Amino acid sequence: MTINIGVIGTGAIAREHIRRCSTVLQNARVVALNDINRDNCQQIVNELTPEARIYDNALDLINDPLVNAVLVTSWGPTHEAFVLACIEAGKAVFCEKPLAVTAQGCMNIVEAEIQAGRQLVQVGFMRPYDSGYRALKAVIDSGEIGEPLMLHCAHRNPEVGDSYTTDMAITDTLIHELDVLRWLLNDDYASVQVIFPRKTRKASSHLRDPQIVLLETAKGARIDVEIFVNCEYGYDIQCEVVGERGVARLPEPVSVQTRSAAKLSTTILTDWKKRFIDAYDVELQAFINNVISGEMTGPSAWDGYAAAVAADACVAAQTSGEIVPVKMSVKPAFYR
Ligand SMILES: NC(=O)c1ccc[n+]([C@@H]2O[C@H](COP(=O)([O-])OP(=O)(O)OC[C@H]3O[C@@H](n4cnc5c(N)ncnc54)[C@H](O)[C@@H]3O)[C@@H](O)[C@H]2O)c1
Ligand SMILES: O[C@H]1[C@H](O)[C@@H](O)[C@H](O)[C@@H](O)[C@H]1O
Repeated sequence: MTINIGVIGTGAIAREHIRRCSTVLQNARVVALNDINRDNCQQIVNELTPEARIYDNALDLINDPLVNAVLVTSWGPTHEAFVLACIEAGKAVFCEKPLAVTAQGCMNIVEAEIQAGRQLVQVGFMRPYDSGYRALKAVIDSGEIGEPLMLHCAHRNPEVGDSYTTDMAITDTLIHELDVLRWLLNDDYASVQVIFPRKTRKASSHLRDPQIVLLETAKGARIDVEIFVNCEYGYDIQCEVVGERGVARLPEPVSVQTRSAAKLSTTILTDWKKRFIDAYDVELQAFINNVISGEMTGPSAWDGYAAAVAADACVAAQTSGEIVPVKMSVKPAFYR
């Protein structure tokens, strides 16, 4: 069986996902494209999917019976409306993070999905599909290091554009940790705080960079996450879990060690597309398989909501400087 996929928003990540649908993954083909900038679609047709049809209206794409499933890869603020339209049309939808830009927006999706009576949404949180994070979780779950007490994490980008704002450090960047750390610890967040170290001279005038986010979980674990999006040297994701009996670290990406010119060195990646390239393949293949089997697995609308509630609290904490409680609704039985 081949799933016919429609893609809304044909920018950087869409191009990656369309390439993987065409050349790496099984049982899927991209048949429909929509973007507010039609030229972006045309470029994809010229370079990757000659047979895909371009739609001027996203709702026409969603409602076309030819389209079995939808990828929403447009800008974050547009996600909620497109995902709701997919649920209304009864179509499975893979939505890039964030599911919606506010917790209320995510809750609207959760409620629509429950109303529809079946899970249709997978959120594009790829880290739970990463072999490194999976290996780290296996060590934690084995009990080898005892109960997790503290986590030290870092999310570093080499640089960001001028349109990147202080709150995006949370909603666009930390959101990955907010998802993956809940999954890793099987825990939820209780409170958050954000502190601002000395600012790098590389950041634009309106951006506070770096930032340190302090999270406390419901079970009492303490997490610090450094967000540093103009670190210059590379795309670097770190996660160390300190348990009662030992410490476990996220493995570094495979890189050949060289000895040359009186130096021992390994390369650090600089591009997010490469750091999680295998995880993106696995998450999207899982989505395609889920569409075929009719049963959604992986990051759900509820996971999108949980990350968004914590993100809202972090954004409030950026302004207030206070410790802000994370107040989640009770998880509906639908998502158990
Ligand atoms: N999972 C990840 O690691 C990861 C990585 C990169 C981006 N993302 C997410 O993917 C989404 C897209 O990011 P990107 O880097 O590809 O951005 P981008 O700017 O390269 O592409 C976004 C595209 O969406 C189009 N668009 C905007 N509004 C639209 C609308 N109303 N209807 C149709 N098309 C519309 C734009 O014209 C653009 O072509 C964001 O939500 C981002 O957070 C996720
Ligand atoms: O949209 C990107 C993407 O999600 C990357 O994984 C993250 O490292 C960046 O900070 C973010 O801007």
